Amino acid sequence: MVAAEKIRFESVTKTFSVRDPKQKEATQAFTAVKDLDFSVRKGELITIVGPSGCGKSTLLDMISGLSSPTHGRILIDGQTITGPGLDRGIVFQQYALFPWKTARGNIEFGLEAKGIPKQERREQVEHYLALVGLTHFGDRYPHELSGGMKQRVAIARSLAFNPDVLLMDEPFAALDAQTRESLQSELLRIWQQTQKTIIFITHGIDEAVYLGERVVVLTPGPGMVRQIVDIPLQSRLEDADIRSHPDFVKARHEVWSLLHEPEYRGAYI
Ligand SMILES: Nc1ncnc2c1ncn2[C@@H]1O[C@H](COP(=O)(O)OP(=O)(O)OP(=O)(O)O)[C@@H](O)[C@H]1O
Repeated sequence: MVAAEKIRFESVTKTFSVRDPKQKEATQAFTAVKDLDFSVRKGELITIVGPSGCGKSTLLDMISGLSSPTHGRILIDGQTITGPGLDRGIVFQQYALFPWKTARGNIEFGLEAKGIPKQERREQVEHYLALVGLTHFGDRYPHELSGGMKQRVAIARSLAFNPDVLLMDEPFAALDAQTRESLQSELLRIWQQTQKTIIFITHGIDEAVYLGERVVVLTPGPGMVRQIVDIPLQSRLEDADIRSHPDFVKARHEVWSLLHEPEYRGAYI
């Protein structure tokens, strides 16, 4: 059975008004992303890669509802997005935790805002702390946690809102390679448990292939869909060295080759 469509991009274009370097006080239109047309299935984990400046964050801003397309539209469950909503959670590269709240307090914050009663809130906080493996660190403040732990709190906090869609903007980019790999597998485990629809933006080809059921490869700016690559890997979590598996190597090479085509020359990937 084919899963239902969750998110649809219909001819999505975003232009910004920028200063015209040739004419003082004049502006010109700058196209950040152009004619994006693709869908994300319900419960899918899809990754988006592309060179620096190709419009990945712009795209995420539009899905989150913080900005809107100049042309086209984005639909969730068939409804056009018109602004932010609790159905979408965001995890950024920087942890964005409240420094004056403990890990527990950070996770609880969203639940409080939703008006969930105290006892239920406590239970949910413990559930999400356990989900990200931080049961014993709930009383620590952000400055007492490692980078990886802070990011796990940020993920738990987003999940505590129970959004349908989790938007992740290079969430592991600031972490060392080993922590990044362990959080990647943790994210897969969480995704399998929660069945969320996840859009994950990354610069990393390995990360895109390891996490994504499909990888959307964008062109250098203006960002357009160059290709959507299927990643038919079955045993990401069971095989500790999946990155050495011939299927992984093949998929990685396919994405790498697209990002090294002549039109990407000079782009920072
Ligand atoms: N508010 C804005 N006004 C003008 N131009 C903008 C604005 N926001 C983004 N841009 C431009 O749009 C393009 C896409 O930016 P965006 O941040 O989406 O790229 P990105 O792919 O996320 O980059 P990176 O991988 O480096 O984070 C860039 O050229 C950027 O300068």
